[in-house]
Amino acid sequence: MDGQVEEVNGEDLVINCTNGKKATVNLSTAFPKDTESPRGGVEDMTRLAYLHEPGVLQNLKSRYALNEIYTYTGNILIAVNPFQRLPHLYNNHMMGIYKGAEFGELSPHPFAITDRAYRLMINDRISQAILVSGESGAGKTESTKSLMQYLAFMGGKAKAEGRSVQEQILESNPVLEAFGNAKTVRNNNSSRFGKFVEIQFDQYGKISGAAIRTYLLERSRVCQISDPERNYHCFYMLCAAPEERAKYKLGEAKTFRYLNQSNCIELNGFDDSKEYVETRRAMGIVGMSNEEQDAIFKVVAAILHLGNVEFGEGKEEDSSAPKDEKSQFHLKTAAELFMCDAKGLEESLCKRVMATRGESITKNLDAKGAALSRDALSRIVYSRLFDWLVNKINSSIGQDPDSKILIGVLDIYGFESFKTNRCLTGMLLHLI
Ligand SMILES: Nc1ncnc2c1ncn2[C@@H]1O[C@H](COP(=O)(O)OP(=O)(O)OP(=O)(O)O)[C@@H](O)[C@H]1O
Repeated sequence: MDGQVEEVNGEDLVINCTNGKKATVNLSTAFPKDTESPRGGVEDMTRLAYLHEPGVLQNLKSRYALNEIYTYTGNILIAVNPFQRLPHLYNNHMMGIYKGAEFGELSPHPFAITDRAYRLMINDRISQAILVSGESGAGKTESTKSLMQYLAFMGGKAKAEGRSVQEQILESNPVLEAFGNAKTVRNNNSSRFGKFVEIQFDQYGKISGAAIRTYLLERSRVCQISDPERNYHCFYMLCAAPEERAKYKLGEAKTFRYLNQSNCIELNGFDDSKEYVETRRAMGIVGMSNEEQDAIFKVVAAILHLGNVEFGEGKEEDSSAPKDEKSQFHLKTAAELFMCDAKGLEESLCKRVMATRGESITKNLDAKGAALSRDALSRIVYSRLFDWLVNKINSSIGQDPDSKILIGVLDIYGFESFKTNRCLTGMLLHLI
């Protein structure tokens, strides 16, 4: 609440608010305002006479009203999510303007932060790191993309043969997003993993290699989602691709238990079948052959089938078996896609083998236990698939063993506050 003090009654202040209302507040909850600060706010908040929370928020709000989404506090860039595309801010012309400009000379921008990191790295020969942090949906991933875009612009080499390193780094985004992003309550494209990208440079300041490290993929999402969230995008993309549906014996997304626990199947403004084609294109750019791409989607389809296997009572006491014909079909199809023996897969889900010293004991699992094994298998397979994808991207981009300088960008996934913690990964992440 913004206003002017009209009267002081002991500890209470009577405020004439700018919205025309009058309010009485306690002295301890009132903060002084710099009446001389410009109406449109200041570009660098260290220039504010009072650097308290209401002052900071007021400044960001005034700038946001003028479509100025970036503000500095010294060396730190604060980004306020515009929730609309602002392409004029991120084009080649803008990158050219920021190239080599003195920090603080131009309007606050991720390009200015990156330019500074790049110059420090080149001039002082010291590696730099940029940390992107904020709550879920704040715009970390979008900011990280513009940082990368600028680094590719500054350090990109002319294309020799095949795809350049910078192209591969930029194209790794849609691949990782397809397999590691999902719609959450707060963000339609929320990264459910942490990412640290190391961009390596040669002595001439050109990109010579890169490595992507990912952390703590939210595995629980593979088997458990709640309204109005979605599972990882790749599942819906595959179900929306007509040819693949026939190839992998898939049906509509809503027929799979791992997807239909939530009523949200389609996303506004997100065409899953188009995204599938885009993802395959990006996978090609980051060095995955057609056979590898098919194998990856085979695993995705197998997980969907596995999720539809239900268990009932088996022939022996406390044992279990696929519940009906439908479950038998999904189990058989999952085994085909995993390229393993269907009976072996069934046994591994319906029985537990305990290794003791010198011998192993096989114990039957009841239907509930078998369902837990099924979900555990789906989670582990999916997270291994994700790790495989990251390794593949890394080996295809390649690291430069001779590089002495690099810029690291850490995009660690955002905080969410729920009444109950929904998964162990989320809780651990907040503890870090
Ligand atoms: N600079 C921007 N320009 C345009 N849109 C933006 C910008 N920043 C964020 N957005 C919008 O906000 C959405 C959420 O942003 P983003 O995915 O970057 O958030 P995040 O902080 O990475 O969230 P999470 O931690 O959940 O992954 C984007 O999908 C995009 O629609």
